[in-house]
Amino acid sequence: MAAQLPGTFIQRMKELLGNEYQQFADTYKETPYGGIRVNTLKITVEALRALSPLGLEPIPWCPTGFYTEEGARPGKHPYYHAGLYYIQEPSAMAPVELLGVVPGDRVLDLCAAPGGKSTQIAAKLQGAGLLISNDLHSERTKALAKNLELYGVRNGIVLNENPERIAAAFPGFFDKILIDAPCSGEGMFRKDEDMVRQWEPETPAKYADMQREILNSAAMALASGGTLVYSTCTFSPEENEGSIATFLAAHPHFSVVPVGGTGSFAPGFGELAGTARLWPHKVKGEGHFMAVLRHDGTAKPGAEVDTTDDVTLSVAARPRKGKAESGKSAVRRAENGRGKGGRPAGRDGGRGQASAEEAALSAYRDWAREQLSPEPEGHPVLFGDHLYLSPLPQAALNGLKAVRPGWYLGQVRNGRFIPGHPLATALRPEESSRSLSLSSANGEAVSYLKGETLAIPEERLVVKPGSPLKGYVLVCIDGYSAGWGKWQDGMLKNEYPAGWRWT
Ligand SMILES: C[S@@+](CC[C@H](N)C(=O)[O-])C[C@H]1O[C@@H](n2cnc3c(N)ncnc32)[C@H](O)[C@@H]1O
Repeated sequence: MAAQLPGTFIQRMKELLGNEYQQFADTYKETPYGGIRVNTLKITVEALRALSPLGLEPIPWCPTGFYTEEGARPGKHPYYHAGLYYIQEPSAMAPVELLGVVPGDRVLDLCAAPGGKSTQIAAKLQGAGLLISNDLHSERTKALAKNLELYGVRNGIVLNENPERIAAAFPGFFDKILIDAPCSGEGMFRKDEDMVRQWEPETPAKYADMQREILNSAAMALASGGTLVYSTCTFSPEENEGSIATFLAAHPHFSVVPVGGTGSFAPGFGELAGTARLWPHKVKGEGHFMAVLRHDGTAKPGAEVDTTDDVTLSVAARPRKGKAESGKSAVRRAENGRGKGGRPAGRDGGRGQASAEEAALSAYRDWAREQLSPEPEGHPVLFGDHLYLSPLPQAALNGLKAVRPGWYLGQVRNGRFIPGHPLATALRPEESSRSLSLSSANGEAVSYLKGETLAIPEERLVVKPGSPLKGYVLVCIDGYSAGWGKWQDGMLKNEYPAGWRWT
């Protein structure tokens, strides 16, 4: 490590660690560990291990996580572009394992960008339930949205909000909440020297104030009996045990579920020994802190959030009378959101707008009827001419700023539906009328990822009985979806988006 550790930091760590300090200090001479986490939304751990050219050693605290060998470049493999794994620092895989997410849960990831832990939560949900991923900084939500799209998440919503506003819109709503808090980042000094340069003696106190506010909002949004995991990547007790002690004093219905002192997790300091620490001189990973907090199940104040809506989009059935009506009302509600491209109703009181939007939904349904089976289900949300399928009725978002109100399906232009890239990445080949598998071994997958047109004889297409050969093809890499192509007369026109290409 080239950057000099700050003197005050060294002094504080000596006081904290006593005779363990030298062992801790020696870790700064070592190379940080790298890891990948298998995206079980798309592939099983066993299947990835069988396919992967990377030497993979299991990470003890995460059953889907593996250390990568020094010098490995997991981002430079077609499987990365097919969303088969997420590249993640090994210790950063621990907090979600402690959250205990099961399919069907309503989960809030309050400080989510760029999405490492959100993609891990989504894999645990397996498409059932709801994931709201939020980050306060709008620039950072772009990477968050892109990662959720790359990993094929269907039931996610991305917000760019202040946690207080989310708590006000969703009081007592979530079964599980993760706060991967903004922090002084001391645990990342070995990996990210910028963190060293930004650190000042006052930095921990500044973050501690922020963390306490975020914890208070999370307490409001959590359901009675729910679980909250708080994590940081710093060593400072002020931001760790200190933030938790302040929280517990103000929230008597919460207690710590003890995890410190089990397996790889060292105990937290003082009375909060049940919280957990990962120390770089004790495990193969960077420094982390985690606290699992559970609400005792007593009644909590909080208004009901209406998550019921008669409007769900089913693409297989032709829209019945009445079904189309409710589609219109969903669209009107969507207009109350503050999403990109939302247009106000015109002088006709919104009737023209509503019928334009009904036409857009109908264009999607026509396309989907030919292209997709089984039908994806959810609440349709139209922002301008962009169509999403949301796990929540749009009204439930209560005007919160949605970067992605759901799974992006595509755009309707001049009455024609154009499928979006995130629709493809979340599909399995058997859900598409036409699919094609390219090999990662012979260069054709990379040619596709570079945006090249490919010569593909018709025998290579997998076409469902009754579907024409010509049209959109779900392009897969060794059987795992990566994007769209359009096939005609032996040529595959490349639809892989420019901003995602292999460089
Ligand atoms: C440690 S990072 C999160 C990393 C992320 N959980 C992951 O696994 O990829 C903390 C995040 O908190 C965000 N943040 C900072 N202040 C916040 C606040 N008051 N509310 C919500 N997010 C905040 C930052 O923009 C940053 O992206």
